Amino acid sequence: MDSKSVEDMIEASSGVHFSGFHMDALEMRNTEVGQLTASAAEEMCRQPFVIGVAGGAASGKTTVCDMIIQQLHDQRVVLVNQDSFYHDLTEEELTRVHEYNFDHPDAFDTEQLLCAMEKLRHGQAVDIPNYDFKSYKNVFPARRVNPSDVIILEGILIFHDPRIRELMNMKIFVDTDADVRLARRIRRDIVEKGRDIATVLDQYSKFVKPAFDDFILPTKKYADIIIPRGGDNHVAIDLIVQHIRTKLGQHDMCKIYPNLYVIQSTFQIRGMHTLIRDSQTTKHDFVFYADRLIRLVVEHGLGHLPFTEKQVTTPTGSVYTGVDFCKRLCGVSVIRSGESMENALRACCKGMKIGKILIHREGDNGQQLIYEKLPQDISDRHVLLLDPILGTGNSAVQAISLLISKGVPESNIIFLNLISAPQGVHVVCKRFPRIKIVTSEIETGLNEDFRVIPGMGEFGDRYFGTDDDDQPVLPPKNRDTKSSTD
Ligand SMILES: Nc1nc2c(ncn2[C@@H]2O[C@H](COP(=O)(O)OP(=O)(O)OP(=O)(O)O)[C@@H](O)[C@H]2O)c(=O)[nH]1
Ligand SMILES: O=P(O)(O)OC[C@H]1O[C@H](OP(=O)(O)OP(=O)(O)O)[C@H](O)[C@@H]1O
Ligand SMILES: O=c1cc[nH]c(=O)[nH]1
Repeated sequence: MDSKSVEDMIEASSGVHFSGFHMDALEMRNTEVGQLTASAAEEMCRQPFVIGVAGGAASGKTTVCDMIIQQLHDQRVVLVNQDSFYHDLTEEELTRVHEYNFDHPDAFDTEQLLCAMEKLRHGQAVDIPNYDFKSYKNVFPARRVNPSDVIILEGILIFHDPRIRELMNMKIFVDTDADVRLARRIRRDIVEKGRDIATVLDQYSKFVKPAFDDFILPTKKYADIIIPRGGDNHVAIDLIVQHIRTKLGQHDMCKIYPNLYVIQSTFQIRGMHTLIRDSQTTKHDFVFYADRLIRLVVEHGLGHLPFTEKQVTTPTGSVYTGVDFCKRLCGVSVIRSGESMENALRACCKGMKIGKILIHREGDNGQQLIYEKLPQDISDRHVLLLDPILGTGNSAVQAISLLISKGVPESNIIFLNLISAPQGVHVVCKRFPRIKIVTSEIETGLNEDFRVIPGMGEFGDRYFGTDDDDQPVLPPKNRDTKSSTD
């Protein structure tokens, strides 16, 4: 694909979700990549898809949300509950708690909810209050919520305020019969909250039912989808998830850059990413889980090599028509982090030649090639370029330019990495539209220091154990066994 068509595709996608993208494409043509501003980087990250799930108390909203989350397992989904934004009760309100109306719009701190949702929509992490239903106060530490692909906002009155409604890309109302809701509420409040039946019925007739009629039911008209029978309605949930997938897909980076391949996410892969991104993870675990992910990326990358058809005879005497692996390959690792990927490549392709490139970062504005040792006949080979991090794309551009100058056709290069920032993907794909990039996750962006966010910090330091230079070296007797082996 030529660079014009890449730009056309970006233009075509410059709707709500990639709002800053086309402007950045033009900006990048005229400026050093390294000078990309932090705000441009923030702009570049796509806006999440916001779903509102409203409905009466005990209508089954939680079940609907859980089912959506379960089915969207390969997307980053975050759930925000309106319940978290209940106002703390004053001392006076606490003395007469049974007279407090928890179902009235004024019971919620809507301004705070609005502020949190705005931040999440703009790719910023937020601290969501942790309301305690026992003390009627916000006593627990806040829950940190990171920006995600999909945000689900759930609560009885989330369609009440027009400003919150306007943030939503999809509004769902869970419509469950009043008697079913009352029955569930009685069971839940007695079993889970230890209330007696008289108190539950009293609260229901005094507050819950009137509030449903006065405030919740009137918001049903704002819904795009009304789900009868809540979580029991599997057909409705399937259709909703299908629609969300279509909407997300329209803004997927892989649609803009057809040579970008993000390996299919699973909870297992997400779990490994969670570990290697956690700053508290030990070096030992970091290496273990990074290696597992690298192996997956390498296997996936090998799948993009050309193949020839091959027939074999199986022990049953039958013919199996399969394929033969591509021959003339080599790896090239970008020192030093790229060297962490060599073992996985060697484990898959025995005896493979691996060249090396050392690129030195000069401030934040450019990279300088310091050292290279490549196979003599590299121009006849398919090259698997190894570097776990694609940030600004500066290092990748240097490395790929060198390979091309050695006669490697652009289309023979597969760049394997663990995480890619959208900025780096854009820079590399725009400059080299025929190379393939295989990665395991696309990041939110870059920070002011051009480090990948959320990222995993300095990969090389964490993988090779050079990130603890400042820590005093304790005499052996004071070290615990685990850290001394790390
Ligand atoms: N008694 C009591 N009720 C509360 C308090 N805080 C919230 N509620 C009730 O909680 C209800 C809102 O939560 P629900 O919509 O039932 O919660 P949910 O579990 O997320 O929703 P579903 O999945 O649809 O059942 C309201 O009817 C409130 O009356 C509280 O501190 N005390
Ligand atoms: O896309 P960029 O913005 O150029 O960033 C990516 C580069 O940064 C990392 O190396 P680093 O400079 O941290 O060196 P190291 O591998 O020696 O730790 C990484 O391995 C890439 O080579
Ligand atoms: O975030 C980053 C950027 C470059 N290199 C890293 O190791 N991490």
